[in-house]
Amino acid sequence: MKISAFKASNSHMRIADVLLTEEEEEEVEAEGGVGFPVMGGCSGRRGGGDGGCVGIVSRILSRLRRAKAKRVSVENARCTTNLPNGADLVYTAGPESDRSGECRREASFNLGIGCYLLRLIASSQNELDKMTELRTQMETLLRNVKEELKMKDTLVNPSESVDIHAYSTTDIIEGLESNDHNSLLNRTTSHVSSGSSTIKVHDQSLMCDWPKPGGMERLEAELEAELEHLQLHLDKEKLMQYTEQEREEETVMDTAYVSQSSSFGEVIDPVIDPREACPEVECGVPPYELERRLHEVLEARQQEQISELEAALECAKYKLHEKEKVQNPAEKKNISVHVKEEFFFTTESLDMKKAEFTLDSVRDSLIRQEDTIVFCLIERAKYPLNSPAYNQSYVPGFSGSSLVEHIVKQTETLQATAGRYENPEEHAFFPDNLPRSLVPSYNYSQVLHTAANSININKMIWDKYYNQLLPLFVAEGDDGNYASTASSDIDCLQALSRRIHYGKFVAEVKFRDAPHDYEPAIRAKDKDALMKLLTFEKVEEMVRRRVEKKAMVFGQEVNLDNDNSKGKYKVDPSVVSRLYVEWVMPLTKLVQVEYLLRRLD
Ligand SMILES: O=C(O)C(=O)C[C@]1(C(=O)O)C=C[C@@H](O)C=C1
Repeated sequence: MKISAFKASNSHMRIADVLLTEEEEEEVEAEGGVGFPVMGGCSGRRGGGDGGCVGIVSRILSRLRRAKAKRVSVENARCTTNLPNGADLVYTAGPESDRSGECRREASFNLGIGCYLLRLIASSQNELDKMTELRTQMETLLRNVKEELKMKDTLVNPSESVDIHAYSTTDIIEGLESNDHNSLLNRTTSHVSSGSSTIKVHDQSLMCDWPKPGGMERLEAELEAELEHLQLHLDKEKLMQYTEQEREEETVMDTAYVSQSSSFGEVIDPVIDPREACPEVECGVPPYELERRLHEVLEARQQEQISELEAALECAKYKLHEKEKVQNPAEKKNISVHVKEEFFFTTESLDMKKAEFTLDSVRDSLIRQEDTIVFCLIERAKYPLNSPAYNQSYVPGFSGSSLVEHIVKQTETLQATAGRYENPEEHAFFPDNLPRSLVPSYNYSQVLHTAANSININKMIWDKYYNQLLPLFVAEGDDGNYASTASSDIDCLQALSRRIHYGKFVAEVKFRDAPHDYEPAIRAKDKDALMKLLTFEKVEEMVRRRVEKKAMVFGQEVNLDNDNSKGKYKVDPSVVSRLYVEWVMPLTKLVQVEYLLRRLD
């Protein structure tokens, strides 16, 4: 065994410099030197360590001296040396030079063993010093953390968080101060839970006996983890505090919003400085970011409110519409905007279709209705007058009604159940006691003023039709086709009624085009002024000429032989022209005046 094996590379203290005599030193040097690494233990700062280390070295070296003395006195004797491990080394006496060499080797061996032990002791002392130093650092660190936590907890929630953190950190420090390490570990692994402010160290490996191999490193690691948890909790509380702050600010903003704003597009620009909001806490989110997020929240909330109000408005509209239908079941006979027969205005598309609700489009509809009227007259002209159909005593079973009246009433009753009078264009001749529609209702547009429902001049139309118009275009006579005659009469009456009551839509268009022109006359209830405003004589003249021509074209006899049909018409065109000039257009204008008189109600 070579002593040189114990040589340290650097920072070592040579025991020979301290205790060996020159001679002994030379002996040791001759064997290659002796030394051991100094771990800081023997030369440590603590006095106790120095004394113990030096004492051990002295004891070892005294053994070396005793061995040397022995060597001198019994040079040739056989000597036995007890090694520290109890093993006996036996040296056999031989030549002097051999014995001297053996004794040197023995001394060197003992010196080596002593150095080895010294190094172990120094290492142990060094570990102890490290632990002590680490404990001091931990104490300082935890005290700082405790103070910081106390300060933050006071800011955040005095009733909950402070207790939790104070308990935890106090326990840790108390554990450190009392050197009760197991207690410390137990406490640090079972923190108090309270509400949402709960800290838990999940590593149960901390529940170990103290000390263990590598215990200091593990404890250090675990305490670091613990500190991280504490820091995390601190950050979380900061966040919670901030969120609460934000909520409070939002509440303030909402209050301001409700009290100040009646228009939903308005966005209030809050000037909030987060540093002012939480001056004691170092905010992790920059102020501009918080302000931006606050704006986003407010904007989203306002959008939601707008959507809700829009939905509520739609719902209210629908309910209003339904109520109107229930309140006026018998008067639900207003005209729909059947401007062109191809389309109807609906509630949903009214705004979109407004552009089509013009005087031209309404006049187009009137022109198209001329065709229906002319054809109806031609059909009715097939039959003679058939006066028994209009005699109220002709059928006793009809309770005083003529056959025509009876058929018209029965027809309207039947058609009412089919929803005919749900259409505002249709007006019944006997509207009283009509049954309700049995078909699913159609959502007709409500372009007319509600007062339009009260205008129905069918009685006048009936009288003029039977008493003035009919004798003008049908032949005298009786062919017995009373039912067919009555049916043709219904067609004529309904076509004329529709055309005349369409004056409501004509008036509405005219009013919308020039409300300032009509309003004074309406307020003055000046019928003559209104009639003057809505009359277009040139247009009337065109209408007259057109319906006359239509009567000629539609009512002519069509033969393969062109000449035969000349001058022969199924309905006299002049009668049709007269019908329009004397009744249809005047009654249409009458409806317009009646409607305009109610337009501002
Ligand atoms: O076209 C119009 O302006 C209408 O009012 C319709 C009508 C008609 O019944 O045909 C009525 C009055 C006008 O003087 C011209 C025509």
